[in-house]
This record gives sequence, structure tokens and C-alpha cells, in this order.
Amino acid sequence: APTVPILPHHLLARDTHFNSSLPNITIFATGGTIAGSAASNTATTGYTAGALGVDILIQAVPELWNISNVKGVQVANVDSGSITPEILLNLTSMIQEALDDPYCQGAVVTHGTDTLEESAFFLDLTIKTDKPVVVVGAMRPATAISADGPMNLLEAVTLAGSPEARGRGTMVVLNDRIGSAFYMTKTHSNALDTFKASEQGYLGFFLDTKPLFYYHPVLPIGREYFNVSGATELPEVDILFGHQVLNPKLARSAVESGAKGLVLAGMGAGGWTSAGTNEIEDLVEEYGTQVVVSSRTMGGFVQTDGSGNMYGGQDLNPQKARIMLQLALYAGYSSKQLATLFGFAP
Ligand SMILES: NC(=O)C[C@H](N)C(=O)O
Repeated sequence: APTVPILPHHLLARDTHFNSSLPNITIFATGGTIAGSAASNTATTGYTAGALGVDILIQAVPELWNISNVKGVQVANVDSGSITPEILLNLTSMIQEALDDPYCQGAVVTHGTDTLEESAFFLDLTIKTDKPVVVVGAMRPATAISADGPMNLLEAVTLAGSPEARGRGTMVVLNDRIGSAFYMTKTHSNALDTFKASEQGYLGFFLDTKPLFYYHPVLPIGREYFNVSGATELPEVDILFGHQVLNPKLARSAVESGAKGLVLAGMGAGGWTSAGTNEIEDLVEEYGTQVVVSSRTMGGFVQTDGSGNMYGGQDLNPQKARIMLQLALYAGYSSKQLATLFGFAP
């Protein structure tokens, strides 16, 4: 199994900056564009994501010291397409440990935006705390004119240290908006206003870097806690994308190469082709594969209809349904428990 490099946990000038009246926030850095470096200040594509270390990200925003005592931990430094279950499991256990310390008020994770919603959802389901966990990224590399990373980081740290941010689960911050990690998704490949939850909306926004919430603290229906302490790997769950004349054998190939679960990014309200459905039913019979049916439409609802080993992904998009199924399989959920888990209709 691949090993995850964990760079030394280091304090940044904490002695010189420490102010006992400010919250103590730990920033866990994983890479992405927020730590990206390009050859020119006009380049917003074709750069190296995860090039700069957490100390450089912190040094770039000295205002952080006015609102918090920050500590940086380099967990990884990769493009978010390279985040692995090993990194996620490590991240969960490091954040849990940090937040279990009564002197730590909140945690921030810097992350690439491409798979940020997957990691944020994973953290939301695997960390037990009332304290704020804030996942933040950027769309422009740190070297760009009007890089969005520094402001996003300042807002994320401010949020993590705010008492009114407690009890809201893991949150995502970008473009002056606060959203629930349970629902936020990347909706545009290039624009700054990419993270949205079109049906569920934002929790709040930032004014002069201060968080302003629309609602009192509330948690999403269907949010479940999975204890992954001590886990070193997670069961494989693959996503298949629905379209006209899809190749029904892709499902078999996924299962025979190790997938214990499948998520179907179905057409409309979870539709699949009839040849594809026959193949999936055979796999359920032969291998006991657990299948969650989601939708490629990026909105709406797929219900659980009670047919064995097949569950509706509710309003989770395929990439979030995949994380939920992976955690439930790790926890050894029975078919009945899975039907309850994927039956959280609001
Ligand atoms: N804006 C970004 O962070 C994209 C980058 N490719 C990443 O996900 O790491």
C-alpha cells in the first residue's frame, strides 16, 4: 500500500505572535491551486498545483495573526486529483486529535478544488466535534494577479475561530461564501464562483472577512457519523456514468477488479439501460455487490425502491454517494442498514 508522507508538524513563529485572547486554529495543508505556482502572473491554467508549503501560505497573509494563533501542518502537497483514502484517513485522525485538545478552537484544511467536495464530505462524516472544520481552496494560483487564495484563507481561519460557526458540521469556503460540506459541489471548471449547493443554498457569507450566517446552527438530514479511527484503507467503490448505449460490461469489469460497491450516475431520476440493468442484477446475485443509484443531472432525488442491494442516493451527487457507500461498507453495514442510510428523504 502507498505510504503517505507526513512532513514534520511545525509551529510558525508562534512564540513571537502568540496572543492568548485569540483562538488557536490549525491549518492542515494538502496542496491544490491555493498552493499553486505558475510561470506567469496571468496564468490561471497549466500551473503546478501543490507547489508551495503551508508556511508560505501563512506568511502571505500576515493578517491571520490579528485574528488567531495559527499553526500549519503539511499533510500532503498534491493536486486534489491525487488525494487518496490514506491521506483522508490521516487527515481525519489529525483533525480529530487537534480538535479534541481543549485549547484548539477550530481546524482549516487547504485543498485543491477539483475533489474538495469529496474530502470535505468525508471529513463531515468522520470527525466527531462541534468545533468548526473549514475546507478552503482557490481557483487562481498563488502567483496570479488577484489570486483568491489569501482572502479565502483569511476568511476560512476567521470562520474556524468564530463561536457562531460551531455545530454546523464541516463547511466549505470560497468566493466569500460559506456552504455545508454535505451539499457544496464544484459547478464550474474555471470561475471563482464555482462552489454551490443549488437546491440547499449557502449557510452564509463574509462581510469585511467576518462570517454572517443566514440560519442558526443546523445539520443536514442524513448526515451520519462513521468512526474510522485505526482504519488504514477503505473498500473500493467505483462510479459508472450513464448514457445512451452504455457498455454494460464496465460494471462487471469494476466488480471483478475489486469494487465492493458501485455508484451509478444514472440518467434523470437514476435511469439505466435495460442491458446495463440486467448486468448489474447479475453482479448483485453473483458477488453481493452493493449499488447506489444517483443521478448525472447534478440535482434532484433518487429514491430507494426496496429492491435488494440497490439504494437511491437521495439528493447526494454521485461523488458524495460514493464516499457515503464506501464508509458504510467499511463500517460493515448490512443491506437493511444501507437501505435505512440511503432512505433519508427530507
Ligand atoms: N483549483 C484547483 O485547486 C484545481 C486543482 N487542479 C486541484 O484540484 O488541485
